[in-house]
Amino acid sequence: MKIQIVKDYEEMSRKAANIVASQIILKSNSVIGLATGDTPKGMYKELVRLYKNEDIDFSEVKTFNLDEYYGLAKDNPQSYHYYMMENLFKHVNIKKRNINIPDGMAESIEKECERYEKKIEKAGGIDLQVLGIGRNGHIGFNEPDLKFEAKTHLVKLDEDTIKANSRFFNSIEEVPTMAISMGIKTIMHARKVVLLASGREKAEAIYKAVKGKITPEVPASVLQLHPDATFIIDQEAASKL
Ligand SMILES: O=P(O)(O)OC[C@H]1O[C@](O)(CO)[C@@H](O)[C@@H]1O
Repeated sequence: MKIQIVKDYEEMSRKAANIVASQIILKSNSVIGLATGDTPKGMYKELVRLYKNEDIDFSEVKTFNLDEYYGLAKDNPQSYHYYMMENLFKHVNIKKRNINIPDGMAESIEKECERYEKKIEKAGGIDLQVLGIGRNGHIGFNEPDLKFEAKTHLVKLDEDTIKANSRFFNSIEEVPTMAISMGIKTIMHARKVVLLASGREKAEAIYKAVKGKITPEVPASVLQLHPDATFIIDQEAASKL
């Protein structure tokens, strides 16, 4: 696990965008795993800037998002489909057929999870996975105590996660209580992983993920075992290291 401590959110976003950009430049048909939440928004903004500057081309890139809320339609402004369209996809030349996000409205969740895993496999696996981290150490929506061997599956969200994500909704009651998420096993199969964290509220989770015991109670701690994982964290998120 490599740790890069940067000054602030802007530097974190630029560094992360450069890693994604260089992945795309070196392999135009890269398979990139993407995350949502507040953390990667700056990275997406920078990627859009690089695209508009004609530095990168998304025409052959395939993407797989980590997760989607269960029960939210694609056009719901709180869905991760909507988030990805707004923050990245509608601004770049990615082909619609190359965008993959779990379908939170699928009739059979079990089949949807299987389909998603198969599609990742068929694409040749994920070259580069971008991750954020929850305050409880979750990655994707893999909450503490979920087994490390999980693949894409339906997850029950923790109270803490529901509370943290209620800032994106009108009220806490509106926050879905379940989500479809790539599992830890899916994430660990990515050839390269980049985890981003910014702000003091992530310091404890970063400390446990980097210095703590490898345990499903801190899902991100499993990345200590990944052969090519880099944490790009700002000084506040690194303040407990
Ligand atoms: O970047 P944020 O908004 O702090 O979210 C952190 C993590 O929480 C999630 O949004 C899910 O709760 C993840 O997708 C993200 O990595």
